Amino acid sequence: MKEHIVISKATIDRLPLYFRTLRTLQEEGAEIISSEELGRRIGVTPEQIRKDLSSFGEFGKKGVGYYVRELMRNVGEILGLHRNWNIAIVGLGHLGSALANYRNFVSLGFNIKAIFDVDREKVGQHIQDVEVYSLSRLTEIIPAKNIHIGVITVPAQFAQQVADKLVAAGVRGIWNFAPVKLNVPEHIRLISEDLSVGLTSISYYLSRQLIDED
Ligand SMILES: NC(=O)c1ccc[n+]([C@@H]2O[C@H](COP(=O)([O-])OP(=O)(O)OC[C@H]3O[C@@H](n4cnc5c(N)ncnc54)[C@H](O)[C@@H]3O)[C@@H](O)[C@H]2O)c1
Repeated sequence: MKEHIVISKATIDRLPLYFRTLRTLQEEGAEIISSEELGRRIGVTPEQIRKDLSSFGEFGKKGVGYYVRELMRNVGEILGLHRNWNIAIVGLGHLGSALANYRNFVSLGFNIKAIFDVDREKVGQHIQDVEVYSLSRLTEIIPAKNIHIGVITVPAQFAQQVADKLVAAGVRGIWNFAPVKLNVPEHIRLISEDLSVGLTSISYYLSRQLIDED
């Protein structure tokens, strides 16, 4: 793999799509795929695929295409998916439960190792064999279970204090679903999701259409 190259965020954002598509292809039994077909499946041009992948090294064979299994392994390694990350979910409500029950994370190499909540009724329960601990045990459990990534699914007003606890306990990444801007030290990789952005965007385009039809 080439070292010290700055990869654009757009390329990095496309890699999970490549990985998912290659995995589907592998499950379908495909051994080789042309960049045209791969591009059609992902929804990008073959030139874009060649450009994206060329940032990381030489993949594929001219006139033949890409070897599915090999490319999937390479893209997986670029994404760090071969490392098996341990994750913890904080807040076992509607969203936290949905994420805790979502099995696809495991197949990507993300292992949910602990769940935390403040609700006494939930503490001690198991979700798919993963124990729910009291939030008061977070500082002890995160290092003990070698947890790298914390997922925040608590109400917005508690999200910053949960983030601070996760950082102090030693996580290196935070996946935040609470609708609030979190402050974390620079060495922490923070990704915040907002599902309402997608819906609001649809609303915007639908309203435009309705205005045009009026
Ligand atoms: N990003 C999105 O698109 C999206 C979508 C849905 C919900 N959300 C957000 O996710 C969060 C959870 O939503 P929900 O619908 O699952 O809420 P919920 O009320 O169903 O669940 C919240 C859970 O957090 C627990 N909790 C409260 N304070 C806590 C703390 N300090 N530490 C640990 N656990 C604590 C509660 O006991 C409860 O189990 C909210 O911030 C919500 O706005 C985001």
